[in-house]
Order: sequence, then C-alpha cells, then structure tokens
Amino acid sequence: MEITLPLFGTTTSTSDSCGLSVEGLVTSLNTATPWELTLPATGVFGLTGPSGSGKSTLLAALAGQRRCRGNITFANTVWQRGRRALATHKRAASLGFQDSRLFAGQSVADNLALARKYSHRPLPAEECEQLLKAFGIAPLLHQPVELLSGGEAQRVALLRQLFHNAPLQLFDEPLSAVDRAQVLRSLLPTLRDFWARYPALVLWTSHDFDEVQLLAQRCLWMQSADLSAPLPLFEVAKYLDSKAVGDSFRSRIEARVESLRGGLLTLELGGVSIYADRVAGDYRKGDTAVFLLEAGDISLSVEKPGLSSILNCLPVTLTGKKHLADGRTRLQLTLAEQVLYADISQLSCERLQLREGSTYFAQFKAGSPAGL
Ligand SMILES: Nc1ncnc2c1ncn2[C@@H]1O[C@H](COP(=O)(O)OP(=O)(O)OP(=O)(O)O)[C@@H](O)[C@H]1O
Repeated sequence: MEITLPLFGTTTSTSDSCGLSVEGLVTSLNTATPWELTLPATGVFGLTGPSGSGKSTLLAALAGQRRCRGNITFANTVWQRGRRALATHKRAASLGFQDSRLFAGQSVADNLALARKYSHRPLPAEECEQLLKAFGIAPLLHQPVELLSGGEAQRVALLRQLFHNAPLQLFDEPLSAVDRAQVLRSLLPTLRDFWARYPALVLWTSHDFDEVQLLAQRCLWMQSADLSAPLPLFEVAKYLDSKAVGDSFRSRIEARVESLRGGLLTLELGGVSIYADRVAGDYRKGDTAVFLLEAGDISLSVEKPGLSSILNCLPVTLTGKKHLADGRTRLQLTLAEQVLYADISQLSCERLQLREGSTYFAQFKAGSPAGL
C-alpha cells in the first residue's frame, strides 16, 4: 500500500518561508555534508566553486533530476520530503544546461513557442520581441536548432528559459560558449533588467566570476561538496584569491547614473562623481549602472592628487590587505558600503605605510570600468 505524506507536493500553511528552503539534502556526492540553504522568493544568486565540487548536482537535485533525500520546499510547496520527490514537471522550476538541450527536429521559433505555451507566467508579446532583439535571435527564428552554432544554441536555450519564466530559474553555465564581449556588454545587462521587471529566484552557476558579479550581489560557494550560505561578493573573492584563480581580479561597483553626454557617462557613488567612456549601453539619469573595476587599474595616493588626466579619484577607506604570492599586495578598499580591490606592488605598500582604517585616494582612468 502506498503511503501518502500529508504535506508532499501540497501548499503548506506557513507563510513565513515562501522562498526556497533546503534541509539536510543528501545526494550520492555529499553523504557526509548534507546541504542546507535558505533563499528568498526572488533575487539573483551566483553559484561558483572549483570544477567537480557539486554545483550541477545541487541544481539537478533542486529541479528533481537527481536522486536525493532530505527536504526541499519552494513557495510553501513541498518538493522533496525524505526520499519522496515531486516529479520535475510539477515543480515551478526550470533548469538550463551548458549544452543547451534544445528540442531536436524543431526550429528556434518552435522551441520558444513551446516554452511560452507551458509557462504559468507567460510574458507579454512585446517583451518577447524585445528579448529576441537583445539576444540577437530574431534572424535565427526559422532555423532548425541543429544548424545553430554552440553560442547561438546557448542564447536560444537561455531565451527559452526566460520565455518560460518559472518562479525558480536554475542556470548551469548557460553562457560559456557565447562571445565574452556580447555577454558583458549586452546579455548580462539585459538579464539584470529582465529580472528587475519579472522577479524570480535565480541561481546562476558560472566559473566566470565577472559574469557572476555583473548579475548577482550575493553568491554561494561550493567546494568539495561543501555549500556556503549566500555570501557578499567580496567574501567569495577571498576564496578565489586563495585559489590563485587568475592574475587579475575585478570588483563589482554599483552607481547611480547622472548623465551620458558625448559618450562620457557620469555616475554618482557616495557623493563622488565617477566618469566612464567607451560606454555601449543606453543609460538615463537615475538608472543604476553596474560595472567592474580591475584591481590592477587602480592606484592609491596618501594625499588628494592635484589636477590629473586620470579622471576618477575616490576617497576610500583601507579595510584589509593581503600579500599575494607574486609579490603584489591586494588592498581591500571601501566606499559607500561598496568594496573594491587594488593591486599594488609590495614596494609601494611599504613606501605608503598604509594603515587599515585610514582614508586614501583611489584613482583610475575613465576607460577602466568594464561592463557598461
Ligand atoms: N550522475 C552522476 N552520478 C555519479 N556521479 C556524478 C554524476 N554526475 C556528476 N557526478 C560526479 O559528482 C561530482 C560533482 O559533479 P558536478 O557536475 O556536480 O560538479 P560541478 O561543480 O558542477 O563541476 P563543473 O564546474 O566542472 O561543472 C564529480 O566528481 C562528478 O564526476
């Protein structure tokens, strides 16, 4: 006789846990370290960590595509209770893969139409039109999916997931084959705008921390199947530092748009103006712009510099420093609750006699901000 658990697949009466709740979730990968996770009903969260650490396994378990035990509840609906799992198609979730998995034998338009047809929250037609343009998919609509390049197929698959517009959207390295300039300058700003207008809970897995930073303000870190709680980006950056992931590191900055004139964007952060040229996006006064600053592009002065060709000069507080293996020192600087990093030589660090808690002046050129 089959035993039906009372809460399984049904809406619970508690209204205070309407996001995602994962308790003691165990797959064959993480028997020793059950996953615990609580996320709100909406918001974009990154998920990163070394290869093979378990990120895809977690996403597959959340989507009901990987055998597991424990408890998963989303929007007050029980998806997993012990060993009993709600079927994938009954979960208000979508999962996008690196290898696209488009429906074979169909055109791009058919793939997108199906996603809209089975959406519980279908997007208005004008929204779909705009997304088609932004993703550069309009000219490909009548192509069979077999003829798409790897990058085109990924863009179509991502768009298909947006058209489906599930309340929980899981992405597993969805842009790894797409041209990086297009990702940073066009697709990520489009996605940020989209989720601001159509909120969902989004978990975005990527090895590209720039991509994560341009999309999310918080990120989960997975290492050897150990899952962190959502962390501020600068906390995740510490893990990346210690793993010597790359020579350079970039910090996410969010600032308010003041004006865009003659290709020069003026932003405001903590009462200070920031200037950026080579701007690709359309910005209007009051918009929030998100960009990245390369640690190696920032210099530091003890005193406020005089007139200089370097347009940007921000008063910052030194909140941490760390010596890197290659002889440089990475400084953690804070301005208006935002954290940026500057890499300087150890010699400069000694000459400036930097002290934590003191105010300095960070300079960078108007051409430095990336992603605008
Ligand atoms: N279906 C499966 N059955 C058994 N083991 C698996 C299965 N899928 C993945 N694994 C193993 O589980 C571990 C975690 O894999 P997973 O794909 O979740 O890692 P990941 O963090 O997403 O890696 P990457 O960043 O390389 O995509 C790996 O050692 C992998 O070989």
